[in-house]
Order: sequence, then structure tokens, then C-alpha cells
Amino acid sequence: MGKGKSKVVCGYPLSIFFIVVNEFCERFSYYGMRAVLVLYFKYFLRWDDDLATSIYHTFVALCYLTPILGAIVADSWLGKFKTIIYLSIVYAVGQVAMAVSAIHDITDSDRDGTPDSMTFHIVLSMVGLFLIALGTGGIKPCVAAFGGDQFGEHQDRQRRTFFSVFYLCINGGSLLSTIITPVLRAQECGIYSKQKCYSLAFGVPAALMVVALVVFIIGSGMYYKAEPQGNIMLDVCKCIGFAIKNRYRHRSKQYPKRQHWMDWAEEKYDKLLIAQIKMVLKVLFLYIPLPMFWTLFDQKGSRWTLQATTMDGNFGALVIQPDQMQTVNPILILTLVPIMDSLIYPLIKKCGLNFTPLKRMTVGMLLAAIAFVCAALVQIQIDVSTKQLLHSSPYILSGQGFIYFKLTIKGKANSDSTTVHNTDKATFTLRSGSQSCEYSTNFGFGSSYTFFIHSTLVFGSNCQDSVTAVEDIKPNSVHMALQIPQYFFITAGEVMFSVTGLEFSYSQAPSNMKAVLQAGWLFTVAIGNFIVLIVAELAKIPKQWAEYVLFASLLVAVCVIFSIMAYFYTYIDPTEIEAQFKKKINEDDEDDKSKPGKAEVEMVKRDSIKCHDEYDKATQTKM
Ligand SMILES: N[C@@H](Cc1ccccc1)C(=O)N[C@@H](Cc1ccccc1)C(=O)O
Repeated sequence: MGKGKSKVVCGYPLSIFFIVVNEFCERFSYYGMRAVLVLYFKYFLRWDDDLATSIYHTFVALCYLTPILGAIVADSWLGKFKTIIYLSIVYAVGQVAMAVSAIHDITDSDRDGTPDSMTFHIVLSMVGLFLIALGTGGIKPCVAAFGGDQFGEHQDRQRRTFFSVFYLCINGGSLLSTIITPVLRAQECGIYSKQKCYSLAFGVPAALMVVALVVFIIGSGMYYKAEPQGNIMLDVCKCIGFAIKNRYRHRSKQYPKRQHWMDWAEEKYDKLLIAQIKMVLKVLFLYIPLPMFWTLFDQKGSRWTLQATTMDGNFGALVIQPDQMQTVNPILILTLVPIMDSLIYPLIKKCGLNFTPLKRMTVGMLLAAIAFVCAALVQIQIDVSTKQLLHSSPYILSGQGFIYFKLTIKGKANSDSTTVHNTDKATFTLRSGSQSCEYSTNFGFGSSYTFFIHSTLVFGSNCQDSVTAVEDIKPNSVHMALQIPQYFFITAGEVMFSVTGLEFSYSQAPSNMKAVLQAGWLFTVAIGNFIVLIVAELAKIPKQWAEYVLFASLLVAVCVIFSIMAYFYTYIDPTEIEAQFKKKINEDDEDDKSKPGKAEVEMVKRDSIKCHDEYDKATQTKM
């Protein structure tokens, strides 16, 4: 049975339906907006590449820092339900602000198609982004934990399935939106003049966020809503501070040692709180090596996309843009999660292997390292077939009797006047006054040509013989399909690492700190992104393949450390520990009433021993 007032369907509380639909819409909103954000900065706000990239990464980092704020508010003050509602409103307002900021007509008083007051658009979009970061980050740890809360104590299997379905919804939403919003952006719209429709590309995610909120509110009557238990974070900080101070005060050898340094808080703090803090600290300690996984994972959007720009994206009927390769990730997630859950994990279990969450996460890290080895091999392949500069323009300038122009065949979505996109064949019209002729030829993806137009050119229907095309840069010859193995391994790693870690963070957290541990998990993502920025700045490795190998080796090293830490980790059942503590505390209260006058110091010792026994009993399983 679930915990709320919800009906149960096939063993699952109906309330989780509203939570997963909410997540689907919210992730559509977030990833959809993110997909066109850099282009909005560059082409609407007219920022240069560097400013656009920095603001983009700052925004993403902020989205993974704000979960801490949301978790504190939820666990100590408003509870998860109200926090999700209030922050979703903030989030939707932010998305609407973004959509409004992208309406060029608002400040286009001279009706020339460009905004007259860029300050208005910049300020509104920055306010919008800040609200979105607050909203998306703030609700992120609450929604996952709130979903987990809907399950009863003996519904571990159902809760695990919920986290998998939750992950599928994230990827379903993000896949759809990363396909749809770029298409919306490419439309033209406007009142006075037609421009690229960023307002629609932001408006649809805004609408989806409103839908997410409405769906969540509709489920309201069915949810189990755990009450917040006071300012728990403040209590935790004070308790840790007291333990450290007290330990320092009793550093002399005359004082007997205690089992755990947190036990030095026993004189002043509730033993249940101390036990809960021990649980959280154990998990947080285990999180230390995790950012390295995200450091590799998040390079899909940067290094791997750049790698794709040097590859051939022609898939016959379909020409894939370098940035579109990223959709391979959610597509693979949608395939791999069900395969893992219904085939691979049960098969491993049948073989008698205990594939615990921490073992899965270790394997996930190794798979990510393999993905980077694959990326390095692809890079070597690209380098071998490196484009050579066959001719250079100054040489051409010294030629006689020619006029020339250069043409670059790009795989990117931006354009300049002599850039042709993703085409095998292009036709040019050469004009002189009223006379013209056509020249057409085949081009390779990523190539660059200089065209010599003979001064003897005679205009007619065909000027094929009067133009000579010289290949400056060879076309990309390594096919983008070669990136699929690296995407496969990183996504398989993500399924093992991220889906498992999400559930692990929930199951190992004490009842009053579920959202806080979810936020801790997301904080590892923020640190991972930060490492990408630092490494990109500091390690200027000339060979890209070597950088990939460096990242793979670093992750393997971190993985070894993590597996040692995981080996010594003992799984706990927080609900059981908390129940036993509460029972003991009640018993002791009864005892105290019947035996007045016992020395306080003796009580502390006795309680401490009992509590350790309870804690030890509930922490038996290793890695
Ligand atoms: N696989 C990603 C979603 C994605 C979609 C399109 C391009 C890239 C990624 C995913 O499932 N994300 C989850 C979990 C996550 C992963 C990385 C960092 C933070 C969270 C999400 O909640 O967005």
C-alpha cells in the first residue's frame, strides 16, 4: 500500500501518475528553453560567442546550486508539496518573462525589425533566467523525493521502478522539446516585421510549465504530504558544531574515546538527530568522488558537439546537425532503461550476483571512461584524415585573369553569405548586368573551396567550363555515426550511475532530510560542471584525443577510490533506525520516571551504548 489517500493501481499509488506527468512537462520546459538559449543570446541579444557561452554555463551551474535552497525550504519550513507549488509559479513567471523578452516588436518603434532598446530585452531575460534557475533547481530535489515519499515502507521494488519511470519521463520530455523548440525558433513571426520566432520557442516551454503546475495541483488530494520538521538544517549545523567543539574541549587522553566523533554531541543533542546526521554524513562522504562522472558526462554538449562539427553528418535522407547528435542520449535512455530494468538486472540477479546500487554506480563510471576512450579513437581517426590546406588565398591573388570567391560548407546552424549548409550539390548564378549563367557542383560536408572565374567568361545558359573549383579544405570524411558507440557507453553509464544514484540518495536519507540529500546529489553535478570549466581553462592539451584519454584515466582513478569507499559503506534502513531510536527513547523516558536520581553521566554512557547497538543492527549490508 502507498502512504497517501491515493487509489492503488497495479500496486502503485495513482498519485505518482501526476508526479511523473509533472516531471515530463517540467523537463520539456527546461530542456526546450535551454536548447535555443545560446542562439537567442547570439542572434537576438547580439552577444559575442564568449559572452553567450559564459552566461549559458553560469545559468546551468545556478540551476544545480539552487536545489540546496529548495531542499532547505522544503525539509525545514514549507514541506515538499508547497515548495513545489510556490517555486513552480516562480519558474512559470520566469519562462513567461523569457518569452516576452524575445518579442522584438515591443521596443521596435522604428519598425526596422530590430529592438531599439536592447537594455529592456537583456534585463527582462536575465530576470527570467534567474527565476527559472530558482524554480527549476528549487523544485528538482523536492519532486524526486516527493515521488519517493508516496511509497510505503515495504514498497522498495515499486519505488525503484518509479525512479526508472521518472527518468524515462525526464528523457521523453527533453527529447521532444529539443526537437520541437529549434523548429519553432526557425519560424518567422512578428507584428511589424517578421523575425526568427524566439518568443514562440520560449512561449511553448512556458505553457508546458503552466501545464506541469496544473497537473501537479490536480493530484493534490491524493498525495502523501510529509510534514516539515522545523529548521532541520540549522539544527544539523549546530549539532555538528557542538560535536567538534566538545571533542576539542575533551582532547586530553584522560577522556575515553567515543565510537564516532559525532557522539561528542550527545551531551546536548537528541540521539536520534545524531544518528540521522551520521547517516547523511556517510552518504555525503561517498559523494566526494562523484563530480568526476559529471565532468565527463556534461562534455556531450561541448567537446563532443565540437567533435561532431568536424564529421560528416550526411545520413542519406537525413542530414544531422552537430548539435542534434545530443538527442541520441535521450533516445538511448528511453531504450536502455527498460532493457536494464526488465532484462539485464533480473538476469544478473538470476546468476546469483548481488548487483548492489554502489556496484552499479561503479560500473556506470567505468562505462563513462570507456565512452571517452571511444571518443579518443574517433578523434584519432579524424586527425588521420585531417583536412589539409591545399591552397591559400594569397596564392590566388597573384593569379592572373581570374576573379575568385571562397565558399565554406558548414554543418552549423549559423550563416554568412558564402556558407552553404549540408548540401551535396549547390548551384550559383553569376550575373553581370542583365546577363547571367549558372554553375553547379557537388560539395562535401565541412569542405572549403575557392572558385576561379575565368576572365574570358561568356554568359550563356551554362558557365560550367568558365569556373574552376579548387578544394582548399577537404570534406569531413569521418562519419558522425562513429560517435554512436561513445554515446552508447556514456548513456549506459548514465543509466547505471544516475538512475541508481537518484534512488540511492533517497533510500539512504533519514526521513527529514530526503530533499537535502537529493540536493547534495545535484550539487555533485554543479561541481562536475565547474571542473569542466577549470580543466578547459587550465589544461591546454594540444591533442584533443589526449585530453579525452586524460579524462578517461582520471575517471578510472576516481572510480577505484570510489569502489574502495563503497566497499566500506554499509547500507542502512533509515526508517528502521529511526523507529528503533524512537522506541528506545520512549522506553528510557519510562525508565527515568521509575528510577529518579540516577547520575546523568551514567545515563549518557548507557544510552550511547544502546544507540550504537541499534545503529549497528540496522547497518549490516556492505557494498
Ligand atoms: N539524459 C539527461 C537528459 C538530456 C536530454 C538531452 C540532452 C542531454 C541530456 C537526463 O536524464 N537528465 C536528468 C538527470 C540529470 C543528468 C545530468 C545532470 C543533472 C541531472 C535530468 O534531471 O535532467
